Amino acid sequence: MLREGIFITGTDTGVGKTQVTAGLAALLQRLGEQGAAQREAAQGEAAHSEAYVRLWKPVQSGAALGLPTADSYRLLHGSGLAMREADIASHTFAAPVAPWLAARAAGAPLQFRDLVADGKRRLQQSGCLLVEGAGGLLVPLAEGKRMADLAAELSLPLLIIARTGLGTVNHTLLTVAYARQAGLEVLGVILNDSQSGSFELSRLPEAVQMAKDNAQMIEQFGDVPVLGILPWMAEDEHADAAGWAAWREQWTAEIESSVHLNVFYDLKNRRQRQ
Ligand SMILES: Nc1ncnc2c1ncn2[C@@H]1O[C@H](COP(=O)(O)OP(=O)(O)OP(=O)(O)O)[C@@H](O)[C@H]1O
Ligand SMILES: C[C@H](N)[C@H](N)CCCCCC(=O)O
Ligand SMILES: [Mg+2]
Repeated sequence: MLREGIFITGTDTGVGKTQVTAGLAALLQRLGEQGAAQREAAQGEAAHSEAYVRLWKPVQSGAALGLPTADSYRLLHGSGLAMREADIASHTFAAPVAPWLAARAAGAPLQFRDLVADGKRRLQQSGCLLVEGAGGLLVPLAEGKRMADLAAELSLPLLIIARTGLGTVNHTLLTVAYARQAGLEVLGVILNDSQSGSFELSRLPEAVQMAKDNAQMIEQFGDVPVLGILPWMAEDEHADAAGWAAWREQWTAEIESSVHLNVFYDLKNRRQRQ
């Protein structure tokens, strides 16, 4: 049984929360469908489609719905989920700055209670809600509230997306330390190469070794699991539906082969693993 929800944060903005979340959503949905099809075949029943995963981007800034560069657009097309883009993002602001500032610039300051109510309503629906924050854990969100406060209020465990290269150990351990001090559960870290610029550079021996060394230090000095290391695999913002489907095929195969997915399942339930 997939967890009820997971809050995806990062060590910074631009580390790959959207790209990794979209790929995870696509993969977890597919695994859910495959599991259901196998169970229904065994029981001689026709397979029925179900939303095993849903996406929520509470606030996106530096974006507009429908723009291929918007997180909501990339989450929708990168995941292939049967959702509407407008249902993925609750608040969209043009200014490419922290949500608190972008919302004020738009004359529409964010109301924390409304964000919490929105999240609780979404968590009532079936499936695992993957919530993408904006930037890192301490990004200003609403008056006196930061992204971490929303995760805490919704009692969601964290998945941390971090860079693979030099500097990521400190950034990741700072994020883990703050999360735990704030009483948040950290499920693990995914190191994601959002910087190499090409698959070849991403797979150079020195880059691969650096990522592995950083993963080892994060695990050893942070007492936190690194669930996987993902290489450079660029999206194409001009892709059509077929292009997105092809990218999704490659990216979910990479995630399935590189990332431990056990933390996404709530084994306490011991219910049928979807
Ligand atoms: N593994 C990767 N391979 C290639 N490009 C990547 C990878 N991960 C991220 N990118 C690219 O890096 C840029 C930043 O990634 P992304 O938008 O997912 O970051 P983010 O953490 O969601 O940022 P924000 O804080 O704005 O939400 C995007 O252009 C994205 O396509
Ligand atoms: C505009 C960007 N893409 C994100 N949506 C917002 C990032 C806010 C970062 C704030 C900060 O940590 O300085
Ligand atoms: Mg994003």
